[in-house]
Amino acid sequence: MNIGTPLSPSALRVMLLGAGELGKEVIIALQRLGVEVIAVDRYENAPGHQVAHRAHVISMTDGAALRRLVELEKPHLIVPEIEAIATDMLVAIEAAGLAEVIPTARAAKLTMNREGIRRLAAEELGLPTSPYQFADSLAELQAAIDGGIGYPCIVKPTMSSSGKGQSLLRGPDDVQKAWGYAASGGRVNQGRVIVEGFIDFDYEITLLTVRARNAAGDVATHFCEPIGHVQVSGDYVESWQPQAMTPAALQRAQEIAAAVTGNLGGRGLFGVELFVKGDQVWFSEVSPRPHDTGLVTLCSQRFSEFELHARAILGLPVDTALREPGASAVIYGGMEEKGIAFEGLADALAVPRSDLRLFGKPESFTKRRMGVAVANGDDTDQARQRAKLAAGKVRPIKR
Ligand SMILES: Nc1ncnc2c1ncn2[C@@H]1O[C@H](COP(=O)(O)OP(=O)(O)OP(=O)(O)O)[C@@H](O)[C@H]1O
Ligand SMILES: NCC(=O)N[C@@H]1O[C@H](COP(=O)([O-])[O-])[C@@H](O)[C@H]1O
Ligand SMILES: [Mg+2]
Repeated sequence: MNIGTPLSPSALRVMLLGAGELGKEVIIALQRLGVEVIAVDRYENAPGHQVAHRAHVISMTDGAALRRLVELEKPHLIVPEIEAIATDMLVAIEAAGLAEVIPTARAAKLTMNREGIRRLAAEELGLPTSPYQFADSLAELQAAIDGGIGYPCIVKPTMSSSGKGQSLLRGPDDVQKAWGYAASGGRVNQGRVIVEGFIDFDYEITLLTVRARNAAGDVATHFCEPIGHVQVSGDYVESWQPQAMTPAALQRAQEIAAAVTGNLGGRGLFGVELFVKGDQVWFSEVSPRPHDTGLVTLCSQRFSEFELHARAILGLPVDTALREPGASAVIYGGMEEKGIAFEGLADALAVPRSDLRLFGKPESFTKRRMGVAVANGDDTDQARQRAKLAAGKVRPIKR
């Protein structure tokens, strides 16, 4: 793939659909390689809008609006950054040869909906997952739980991410509330939920997996070191790399990741989410794009997950080597307010081997991720302590 000069007829144009904190870093990586970048999101002044060549605000679930924008901007590559996109239109755009969708339009479509990816992984590929059922009503949900899923279990909207609309159910008293929360919490309200049996794992990982062209021009699969993380209410609050694993568990994790990403195909970086207990590994879900827990790679790898995604989609070689142990800790907004400010940055950055990203989101919500602290250490314990310490020193305030 030739990279020309941005803003000239020779430009290689890439359109990001979604321009949050993850897209912002991908855009910066692409621009460093001389790519012309168009950032699209559902609201004005999204993080990625602020660093792209051009910015657009559209409803990305509106297929007609999406097609109009693609016809206007004529991107060579379309890079989905969130799940909630009119993915049937991406399939049509790819089929019409208007642009190449990363990693493939089919991957974006299957992973937009938990049902698509779960049925592919469990029923087609035969990979181990939690027991699960889908339900379209409170009565169906109750029947699925009584019919075998049991308690504890987890209910999630089929279309949601970052834990939105997700609940842990400990007994029959929790079912009605979980149904109501799922119906209101999905990013695209579809009224369908998945109920999953609870997996009592020892730890969970994200296995960043890259499909990139090798010297012979074929696509090969590369794995990063596993990333361990802690989730609260389905949203990540802390991650670290490398997560120690037994050789058998690591091998199983890589086999599962290779099977899923190999089926989804295309080029790019994927975040494969896995649960681990002893040597046993379960597939949970996969992002066909950089993963929030992978923010740690900004400090732990030679090339971050964002740089790896940029290289892979451009058809360039990748290097997934770990540089040194690292960790990340999330900074939440803590309030409902527009145009907030941050205090304590000097204290945060005085923590040894630490760094910060403040995403620049125009509006804060109590549980909206507004920034992240990363830090290195002699080991992941020290890195985690430093990242948490630095994140805790950053105080969002009303301006
Ligand atoms: N079946 C399960 N058993 C045990 N824990 C689970 C199960 N499903 C989800 N979890 C916990 O909830 C977290 C979030 O679940 P999941 O990844 O499905 O949600 P999500 O909304 O897609 O989140 P994200 O977009 O951040 O990946 C998991 O990382 C895990 O900690
Ligand atoms: N788990 C998926 C994830 O972390 N996605 C990241 O969050 C942004 C949306 O944030 P917002 O909800 O604060 O607008 C997305 O654009 C992406 O960068
Ligand atoms: Mg997840």
